[in-house]
Amino acid sequence: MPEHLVDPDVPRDLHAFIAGLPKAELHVHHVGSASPRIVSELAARHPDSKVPTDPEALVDYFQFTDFAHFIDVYLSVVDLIRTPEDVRLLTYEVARDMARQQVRYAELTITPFSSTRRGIDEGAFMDAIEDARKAAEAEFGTVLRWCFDIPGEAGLESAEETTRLATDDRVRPEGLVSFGLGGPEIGVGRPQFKPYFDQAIAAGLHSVPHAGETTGPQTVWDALTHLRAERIGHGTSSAQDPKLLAHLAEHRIPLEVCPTSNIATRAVRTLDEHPLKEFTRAGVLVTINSDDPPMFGTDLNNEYAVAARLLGLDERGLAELAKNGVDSSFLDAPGKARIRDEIDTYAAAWLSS
Ligand SMILES: O=C(O)c1cccc(C(=O)CC[C@H]2O[C@@H](n3cnc4c(=O)[nH]cnc43)[C@H](O)[C@@H]2O)c1
Ligand SMILES: [Zn+2]
Repeated sequence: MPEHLVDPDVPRDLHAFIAGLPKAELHVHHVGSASPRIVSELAARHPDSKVPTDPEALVDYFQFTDFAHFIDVYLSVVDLIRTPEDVRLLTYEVARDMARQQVRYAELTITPFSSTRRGIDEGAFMDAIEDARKAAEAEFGTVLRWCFDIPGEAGLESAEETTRLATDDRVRPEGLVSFGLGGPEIGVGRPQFKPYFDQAIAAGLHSVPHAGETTGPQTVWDALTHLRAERIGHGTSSAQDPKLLAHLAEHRIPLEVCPTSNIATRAVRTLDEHPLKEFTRAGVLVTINSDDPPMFGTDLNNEYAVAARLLGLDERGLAELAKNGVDSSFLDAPGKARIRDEIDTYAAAWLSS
């Protein structure tokens, strides 16, 4: 584990337990998962880009003044992905990084509109991600599934195009399971996307929009009411509305919590002010995720360590948290049972040693 990710307030032993714990990740972005090595390699290939080629300089480049700045930087990295081979390499390497962290299953959020509008052929794009998905499963044992998200700020044209790519049987990839909505929330109301979510849901996809990351609890209500959200991306501001927390708990709607992301984009001031504990106290089902790990200087293991500290969890608590991720996923029942068993076996062996 990188030394800068060893939280001194979490015992070394617990870090080691987390490192070996089988996990599912439900909220992680494709381009946002590119390792510094891949980003610098792509930046070197495209010298017209403002993205640094030196991995150490990337650490500074990935310091964000606010959410809008984060999206600017994010899109500068999107600009580096220009060919289907870039897409394949990125996807395959992301899966390798996941496998190293014992991620058994991940739903990776991909924004196909951003790639097709930059000139990548849609069929070649789908082939590239599918090829990487199959190779990753065969070689690393990590099962990948896709969430296609609408980049809301890019307008309804992006919603139209994402919906087509997600629902047209001639293009939609086999690994697609869900439909999302990402990017800035301010000025990008959720209700306008209802017709697109209706189509995606009718085509068998699950609804997983971002909501309440950078705006208040009303956005989460809108995602539930208009977009029929089955899970909420972030949902951070839900903590401001006790009725919403009660609703999420009663209807078992999981929150995809990404603590370090919220600090990096300055959506939350400090980790100690993060509402994760309020969610669990209210009985809300929480899952722990990394969002855009290298951009936020984190990884999934570190997010579990952060959660252990904020929630005061021991090994048993962490195993339960990992099972929340599995239970909240769109994996089939035998697949869920298999990873749950693996978690139980791992925790029992650890605790008896
Ligand atoms: O691709 C374009 O040309 C484009 C034009 C206008 C706006 C956009 C976007 O807003 C893209 C946003 C992009 O950000 C991704 N993302 C990654 N992490 C997060 C997050 O924590 N919260 C929200 N969005 C996030 C998202 O998947 C979109 O791809 C694009
Ligand atoms: Zn996200």
